[in-house]
Amino acid sequence: MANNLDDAQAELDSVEAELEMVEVQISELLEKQTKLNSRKNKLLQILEGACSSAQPSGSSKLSKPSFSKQDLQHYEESDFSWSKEVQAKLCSVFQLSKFRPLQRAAINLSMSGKDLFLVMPTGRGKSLCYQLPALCSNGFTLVIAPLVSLMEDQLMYLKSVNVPAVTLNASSTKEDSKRILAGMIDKNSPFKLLYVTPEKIAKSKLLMSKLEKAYNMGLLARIAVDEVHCCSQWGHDFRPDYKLLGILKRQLPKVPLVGLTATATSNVLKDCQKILCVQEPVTLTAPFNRPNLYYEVRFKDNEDCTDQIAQLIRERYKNQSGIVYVFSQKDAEVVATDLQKRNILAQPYHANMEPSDKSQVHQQWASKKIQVVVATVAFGMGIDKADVRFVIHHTISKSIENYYQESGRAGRDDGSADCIVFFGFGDIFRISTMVVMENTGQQKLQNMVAYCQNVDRCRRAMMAIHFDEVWNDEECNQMCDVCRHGNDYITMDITKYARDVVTIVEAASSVDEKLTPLKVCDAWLGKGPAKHRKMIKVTSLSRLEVESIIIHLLLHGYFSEDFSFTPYTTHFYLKLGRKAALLKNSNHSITMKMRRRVMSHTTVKKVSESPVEKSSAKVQGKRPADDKKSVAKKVKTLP
Ligand SMILES: Nc1ncnc2c1ncn2[C@H]1C[C@H](O)[C@@H](COP(=O)(O)OP(=O)(O)OP(=O)(O)O)O1
Repeated sequence: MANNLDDAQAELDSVEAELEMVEVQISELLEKQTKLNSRKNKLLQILEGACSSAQPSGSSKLSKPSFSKQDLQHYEESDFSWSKEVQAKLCSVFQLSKFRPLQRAAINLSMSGKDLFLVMPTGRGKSLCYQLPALCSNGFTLVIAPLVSLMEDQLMYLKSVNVPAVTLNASSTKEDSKRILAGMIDKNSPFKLLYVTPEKIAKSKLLMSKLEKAYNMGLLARIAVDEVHCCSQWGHDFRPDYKLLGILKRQLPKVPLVGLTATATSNVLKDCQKILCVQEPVTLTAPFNRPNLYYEVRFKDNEDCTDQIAQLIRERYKNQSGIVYVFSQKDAEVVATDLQKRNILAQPYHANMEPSDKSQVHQQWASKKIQVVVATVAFGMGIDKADVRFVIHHTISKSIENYYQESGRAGRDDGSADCIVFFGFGDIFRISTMVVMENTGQQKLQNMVAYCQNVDRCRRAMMAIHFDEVWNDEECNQMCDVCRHGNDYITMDITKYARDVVTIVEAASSVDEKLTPLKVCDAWLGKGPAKHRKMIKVTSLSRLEVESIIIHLLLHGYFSEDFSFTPYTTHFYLKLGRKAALLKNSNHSITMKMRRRVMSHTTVKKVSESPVEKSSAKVQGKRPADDKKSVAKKVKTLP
């Protein structure tokens, strides 16, 4: 009887464990189903309203676009009543011979009084889409821009082409403010563009009342909201004052509004539409692809990659301008000094510098007195240097949106340029703790990490999926490392390794100890405190292999983040993720694709080989069995 009960209890435990696994799998599949359905709807929507060069949509009706391919063609024409003037001013004022894709349609839509969201890659010429209509309309155009420095750059440029433009911001003098406020309701319109910060709209009642007066007099031609994604908390640069801009459409309902951004997913745009109280905007999305940019990811094989960066700058980019993006102000100083020591003309740039120092660095770089700016994200909006030949990320960006925008500062002149990101294990967790309070910070960072960890998908395809675009890998034209070095990866069975490393975290947690990812690595590699070595199997994998496997397990839910907050800092520890329990099932297996360069002395079991691997294994005389042997031989078990 006792035996029967024991058996029943054992079976119950096992059934319960299996049920738990089934639940994890169901929730995974449901999550996947939601993602696939959303992608399917997006693809159907694109196919319905598709046209080759652009994807216009009436963003309020997702399933049936109210703005069709024919509508777009109509707005691409040049027989509107304003077309001659627009064309003449394009040449005479802006000194440009022809429009870039979607500029003409955007201008015609705006001149027709439509509300418009314009999503166009960084550096493709969004500003022209409101500056040219401003010149061809009565009255003035109100431009909301997030940074004073950005407005000043625009004003400097507009002054150089003799377009009267002014700005009202916190540092405007009383006299200037008075003159500008009077100018707004002057029928002779002394200026065609008025740049203000969103704070000014939120805080200055006087400005709002003058805007209403100008509106009633028919002198407010249109409103342009630059970097419109800043409205949305889901966007990558949320600014609280942008959230209050709905007042403009509420008080001035008939003024056409144009919202401009380089990067916004359809959800972010929907959010912006709601916040700005825009009823039925037309959304024009220029293809996100920048064919002249080469995208590459390199592994940091130790935490410092400055030597590699210096070598690239001295050799491949000799005498060419570029940007090196870093994580922090301190990194900007340190990396700039390190590059200087290697005879490279580099200067740091970050938010904590005096404005005059910042503008000096910018000027020196623009005039080629220095070759490289080593910058934090503070060096960004408003940077309009055409011949940037490289953008190197010393540390990964915190999201794909950020990466796209930062790397997009390369090659604005349409000449070829490189965008290289150095992918380091420790950096992931530094950034993770930085974005811990951001709404979707972890998810966005994971997307960026997945972009870097990816070895088999065209990098442009990954960006396209992220930005809800349809992409044909062949269009990459070998302008990313994956397409250029195709199939440079091996599919590995890492189940055994996953079990080993999960056991380390489990064992630590059973004695109430939390481990940082670095400590997990060290413990697994047999480094660090002796007590760790006692409770685990030390691996003979290389550090890069160990790091790649831990990242893979984190991205796929076998590990998850465990943050711990102190008054001064946030710590990142690894804990078991929702899928860790699956590893208890002997039938469960995990495979992972790894770059051959990471697998320098492969010890992990291969599941399949890419064509490149097959041929190179032959050349090197390697046999698959060698790997199995080495696995068996190299995994040590400590007493
Ligand atoms: N039709 C055109 N032909 C040639 N050059 C153009 C054209 N339109 C704009 N440009 C140039 C002017 C600028 O030097 C450069 C970038 O324009 P700009 O309006 O600053 O880009 P943007 O606003 O899309 O970039 P960002 O997202 O960085 O703000 O392109």
